[in-house]
Amino acid sequence: MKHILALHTGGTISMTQNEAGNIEPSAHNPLLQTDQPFNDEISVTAEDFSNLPSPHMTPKVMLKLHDRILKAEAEGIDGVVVTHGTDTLEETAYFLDLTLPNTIPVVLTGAMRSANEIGSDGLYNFQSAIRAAASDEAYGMGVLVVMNDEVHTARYVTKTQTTNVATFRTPTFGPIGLISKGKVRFFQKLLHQEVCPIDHVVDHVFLLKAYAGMDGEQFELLDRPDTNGLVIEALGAGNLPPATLPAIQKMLDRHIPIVLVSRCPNGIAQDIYDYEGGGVELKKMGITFCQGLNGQKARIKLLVGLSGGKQGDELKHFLDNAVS
Ligand SMILES: NC(=O)C[C@H](N)C(=O)O
Repeated sequence: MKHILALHTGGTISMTQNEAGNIEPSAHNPLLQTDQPFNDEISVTAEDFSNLPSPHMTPKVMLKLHDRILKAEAEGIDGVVVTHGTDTLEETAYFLDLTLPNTIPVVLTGAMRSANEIGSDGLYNFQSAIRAAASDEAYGMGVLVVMNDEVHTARYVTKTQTTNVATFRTPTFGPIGLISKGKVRFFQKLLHQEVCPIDHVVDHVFLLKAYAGMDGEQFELLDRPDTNGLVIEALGAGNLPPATLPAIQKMLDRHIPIVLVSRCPNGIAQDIYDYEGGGVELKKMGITFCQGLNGQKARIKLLVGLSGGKQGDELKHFLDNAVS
């Protein structure tokens, strides 16, 4: 018998639709009122960890969740399922992936339709996530996201559609497993990733998106004494408009770590183009290219690395090492 701990954090999966047709947090979590049909194979203990719509989630709450999961592991739990709002689910999942020791399966799930809507996907996804967390194959796979019959890695999954139940996708690399009629099957292995233990989280780590005609104005606003780091979602393969460069150089001169990813949903950022503002110049300036992550994930990775005390070359290596 596998013992699974379910930690409910809130989100649409714990919400209901009101008479006006709007979705709101429910005073009584609908997931806690439902018995799970796992016979004697799996036992589930559930806790109302929080009742947060996921836009209210913060790195400080993510750290508390991390602490609770470590405690569960010490108590002998075989796997953990975290239910979460889908808007920031990928950020919490990746935070846990980077900071937990990867010894028991940890699976995040959510829903796109609340508990009393027709075709509600919450209970179904919850049950699939429990099955994945209880699967022997889930060991050593890092933190997983189970939604809509697919298993994704926390590292690369992202929300791609505002309301569709098939919203969670892994651009470029694809899902690593499928759930079909209650059976979990994995067909890819996880590549190695460094785990970074932390006991606090730093703040003032920012994220900016590049656009045609961008200049240095927003970079100047973020060039503050308390700024700890910046992620830029750059253009295409990893390029920026030339007018941004002087302000970026000033931040780099003050040793503010600057990390670059692409704003394209597919592919990786690289130093390919050799023109003003091209990737070759950006890399020479000292910007760190973070391969394979989207902007919000790279921000979590920078925040975790800084919170773990990494700096200089160690921080750079931690960040540019996403796909190896
Ligand atoms: N589907 C959802 O869970 C979206 C909701 N706004 C949340 O993230 O809390």
